[in-house]
Amino acid sequence: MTDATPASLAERVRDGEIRFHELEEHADADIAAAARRRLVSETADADIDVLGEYAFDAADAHGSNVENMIGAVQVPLGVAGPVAVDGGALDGERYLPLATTEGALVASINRGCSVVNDAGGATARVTKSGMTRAPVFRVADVAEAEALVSWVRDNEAALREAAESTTSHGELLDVTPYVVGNNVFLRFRYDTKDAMGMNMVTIATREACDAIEAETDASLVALSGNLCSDKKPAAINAVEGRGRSVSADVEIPREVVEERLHTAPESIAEINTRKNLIGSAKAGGLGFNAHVANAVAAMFLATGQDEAQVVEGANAITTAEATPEGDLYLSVSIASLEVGTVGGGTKLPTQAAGLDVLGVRGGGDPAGSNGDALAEAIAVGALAGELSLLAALGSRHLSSAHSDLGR
Ligand SMILES: CC(C)(COP(=O)([O-])OP(=O)([O-])OC[C@H]1O[C@@H](n2cnc3c(N)ncnc32)[C@H](O)[C@@H]1OP(=O)([O-])[O-])[C@@H](O)C(=O)NCCC(=O)NCCSC(=O)C[C@@](C)(O)CC(=O)[O-]
Ligand SMILES: NC(=O)C1=CN([C@@H]2O[C@H](COP(=O)(O)OP(=O)(O)OC[C@H]3O[C@@H](n4cnc5c(N)ncnc54)[C@H](OP(=O)(O)O)[C@@H]3O)[C@@H](O)[C@H]2O)C=CC1
Repeated sequence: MTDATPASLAERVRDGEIRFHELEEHADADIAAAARRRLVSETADADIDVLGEYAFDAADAHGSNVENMIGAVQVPLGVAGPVAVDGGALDGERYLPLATTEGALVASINRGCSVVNDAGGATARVTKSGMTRAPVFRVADVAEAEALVSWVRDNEAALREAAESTTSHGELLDVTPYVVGNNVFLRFRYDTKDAMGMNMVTIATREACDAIEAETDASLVALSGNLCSDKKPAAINAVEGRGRSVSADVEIPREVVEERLHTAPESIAEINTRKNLIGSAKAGGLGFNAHVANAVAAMFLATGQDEAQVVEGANAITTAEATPEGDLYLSVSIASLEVGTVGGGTKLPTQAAGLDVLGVRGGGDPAGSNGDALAEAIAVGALAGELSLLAALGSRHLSSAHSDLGR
């Protein structure tokens, strides 16, 4: 682009000649990042050169994944498995990629996968799908609120046409109104196929809002009214779902539980009831599970998902029962798992490689099948993690595992 060097660019920023966040207009993205590293390093009075060791072209990330880039953070990547999955979209044996810094986590999920295999594999299904955006409108009073709700019910086809004019993949599934005095929230829900879909549905909903403002007396206050609900703990996602609702289960013979996990089905079932159900209820929690967030976060990082959405991904219920035959039935149901195999961070090379480990990179055939397969893989990882941790609590191995592997 130019013959600018990190040193010369940094100098021009110091002189007030160019702005810190506009360096890419004066040099290629890697040089710009190096110039920023110099400036940050001076202010911090620290050697941060290690942040410049990254495996992608800065130009691929700048503008669509990050601003003010100075480098990259590396997170160790492990794998658990391969684990056998009988899914609606994912079938066969897969290694699960897990990016984490928590020692013992991969070992635990790996143990869970190995025991799931001994039991013949896990079953997984996506049972509901739909990404939401819920704008908030101001109306005069509750009479006008009711009029808006009626208008929306009568004009869903027009809203669909407006919204879908912005995307070739997204489909508007429904619009659910919620009235609070002179506030009307409209929760738009879309099939976003293989995309996680937040950009897609935000753009599409904006178009629908324009149609509503043109045809009614309502005024748009905010395109996101928090009833969506994105990146915040919220019961609506736990109840209604958001992104994919996905479940996985396994039935494990008693002797496998005893030999491989050093505990008994009844013990795991009791711990699940007293800890995951009663303990979480008493705590006022939304997550009735032990550590589903661990598998979700590690697989989100490994596959280029939006890490802030681990909040919703932790809306999961684990159930465990000793069957009449004395075996263990275990399930995990994640209500709101927001995942994609196209868009967002999925295109960065190391994250795309994470998707390749699972065989779900890019658009699926049919569209949406790769997104479903990724959700099923994460649900099976969560199931394996729940199994291993509940067993470690049953055999009283949690603290020794973490002193051996985690410090
Ligand atoms: C650590 C284990 C697995 C040992 O478990 P073990 O049964 O003593 O280990 P083992 O040596 O007999 O090996 C059994 C299997 O574990 C796996 N395994 C064993 N070691 C490794 C290793 N180094 N690397 C990879 N895989 C390993 C491997 O699959 C192996 O089978 P194999 O392949 O040998 O046939 C077990 O004690 C365990 O899983 N503990 C639970 C740890 C755990 O789940 N931690 C999760 C994080 S805790 C947290 O973040 C949340 C929390 C706890 O606060 C939430 C809450 O409130 O509940
Ligand atoms: N805007 C916001 O409010 C928020 C944004 N985000 C960010 O949004 C990003 C994710 O948004 P998202 O819309 O998923 O990604 P992108 O904005 O990257 O868009 C993905 C696009 O890929 C196209 N596409 C190609 N093949 C497929 C396929 N098989 N299935 C579905 N779409 C396909 C679609 O284009 P087309 O629509 O033309 O068909 C789709 O809109 C992340 O970076 C996330 O961090 C997160 C939270 C909020």
